[in-house]
Amino acid sequence: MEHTYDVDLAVIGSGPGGQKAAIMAAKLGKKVCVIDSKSMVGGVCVNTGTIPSKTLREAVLYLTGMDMRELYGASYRVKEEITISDLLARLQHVIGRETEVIRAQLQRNHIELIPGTASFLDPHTLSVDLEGQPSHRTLTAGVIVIATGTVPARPANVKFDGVRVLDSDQILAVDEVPGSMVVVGAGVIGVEYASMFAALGTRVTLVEKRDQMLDFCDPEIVESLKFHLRDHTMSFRFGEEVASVESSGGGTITTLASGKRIAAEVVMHSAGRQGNTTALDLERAGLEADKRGRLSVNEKYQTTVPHIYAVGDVIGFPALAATSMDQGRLAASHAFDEPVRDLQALQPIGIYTIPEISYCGKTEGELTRESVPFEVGISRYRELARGQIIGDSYGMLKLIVHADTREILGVHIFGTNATELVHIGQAIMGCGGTVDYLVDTVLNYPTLSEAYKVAALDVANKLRAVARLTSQMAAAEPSLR
Ligand SMILES: Cc1cc2nc3c(=O)[nH]c(=O)nc-3n(C[C@H](O)[C@H](O)[C@H](O)COP(=O)(O)OP(=O)(O)OC[C@H]3O[C@@H](n4cnc5c(N)ncnc54)[C@H](O)[C@@H]3O)c2cc1C
Ligand SMILES: NC(=O)c1ccc[n+]([C@@H]2O[C@H](COP(=O)([O-])OP(=O)(O)OC[C@H]3O[C@@H](n4cnc5c(N)ncnc54)[C@H](O)[C@@H]3O)[C@@H](O)[C@H]2O)c1
Repeated sequence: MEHTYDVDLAVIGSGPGGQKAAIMAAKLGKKVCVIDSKSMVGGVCVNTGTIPSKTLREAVLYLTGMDMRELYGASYRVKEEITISDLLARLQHVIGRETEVIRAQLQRNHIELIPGTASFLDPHTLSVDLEGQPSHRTLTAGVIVIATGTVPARPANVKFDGVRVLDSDQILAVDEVPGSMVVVGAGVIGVEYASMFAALGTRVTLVEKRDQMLDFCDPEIVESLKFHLRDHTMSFRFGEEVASVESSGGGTITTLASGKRIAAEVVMHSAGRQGNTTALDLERAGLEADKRGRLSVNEKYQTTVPHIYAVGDVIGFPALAATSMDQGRLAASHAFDEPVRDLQALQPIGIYTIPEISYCGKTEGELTRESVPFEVGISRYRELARGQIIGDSYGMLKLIVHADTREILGVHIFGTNATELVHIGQAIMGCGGTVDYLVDTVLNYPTLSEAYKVAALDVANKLRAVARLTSQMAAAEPSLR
């Protein structure tokens, strides 16, 4: 017997994963609703995470005049005293516009946006705690997508007060640009915010329990970033765990397990996030989250209850906005029998530090461990005409190429536009392209894309040198033939 549900698909959470699941289902002619709190339309992505942090970064770059200092001198500033309201003005504008775009997209696809918090009553029934009303709404759905994202981890030894000791969702609520700051956790969030505050002139101490930061990136590029951050008076405390964080009206004290104590005006705690599943009453749906609040799914994004899918940060790695969107689209397609292809395995990583980092493919370390023979080509922005024009003398692009097949295996970029430029390498790699494609291709001049050509020629020169010497040696020593 066919069941009749109030909606074909109910999506819990309006972040990137939830939005795309909802729109895909609506495009397939399904009746869809999305549930989220009014103040969180667009999710963590638009309201507290990706978009605010990236907008803050642009505001910092513009107002500090940092990008222009190589051209106009070290004292160049657009504004002498940068206040939090200078920074927040741009933020509110972008968040407001982004939220409007999302609301309009949902509306024109006839998706109902229900303001409130959802929890399960049974595997097909949700209760929505309606915002601003004392009532609940109960609704049934044939398919449910959980896209509830994450919340910052808040360990008990850190006394969060929302004023001086903040998590990364609260950091934009500081009332002034702090003179000094401790950032706990050198994950992507910690390093991005640390670099922005350092650029604003805050004396930042970055504390990380591992011996290194961003250890998944190319070590040479991480070294370049550290050099820049030190130049902005940032100090690093690697291999140090935080034992406690306390605050008073006057400031904060961060005590490390090694016994060191660091005083600062503000502490931002960014040591991981956990799945936002506590309000869902998962057990009523027959589901269970792991100890970090995350749900496990199969390759079609189905939980252990097949008509309940989970996408986005709530399922863990890689926890990125772009991946979450595609997971949502794929989950809805699977649920409503729309044939789709799996995602390409090759995905870029973009880290919006100042300066920014981006890469795609393998690192030298990984390839060495896999015993893959490779050659490396490097291009430095300071040798590109565009690098001179924009005043970026530190940027670099590294191309890693298979020494025998000449396929491009990795591209690693540091400097202006790295997060955009990486897609050129990604596209060539995705099509199985070799370094010769770049050697034989004419690129616009003067551009930063030219870095690809320069690095490709560098690789080609090195490979030619090896080939020549090998054949000379073979000619001189017949036994090598
Ligand atoms: C500071 C920061 C910077 C980031 N920068 C980047 C970046 O530069 N690039 C990038 O790709 N990614 C970045 N990310 C990660 C990116 O924001 C996430 O990958 C993305 O937002 C995850 O999307 P999602 O679909 O899981 O939902 P989220 O955006 O996490 O949103 C989840 C939504 O679910 C809602 N919700 C939760 N529980 C319920 C409930 N019971 N009922 C109703 N609604 C509920 C919440 O209110 C929220 O709106 C960043 C994250 C942070 C924190
Ligand atoms: N540009 C981007 O793509 C971007 C930007 C920001 C966030 N994100 C996403 O958000 C996710 C969460 O980021 P995150 O930085 O919060 O998490 P994370 O888990 O990657 O980093 C947390 C860091 O804190 C350290 N740490 C934990 N406890 C500590 C302690 N007591 N003392 C000192 N250090 C400690 C950990 O070793 C780790 O390096 C990332 O995985 C990423 O996918 C992406």
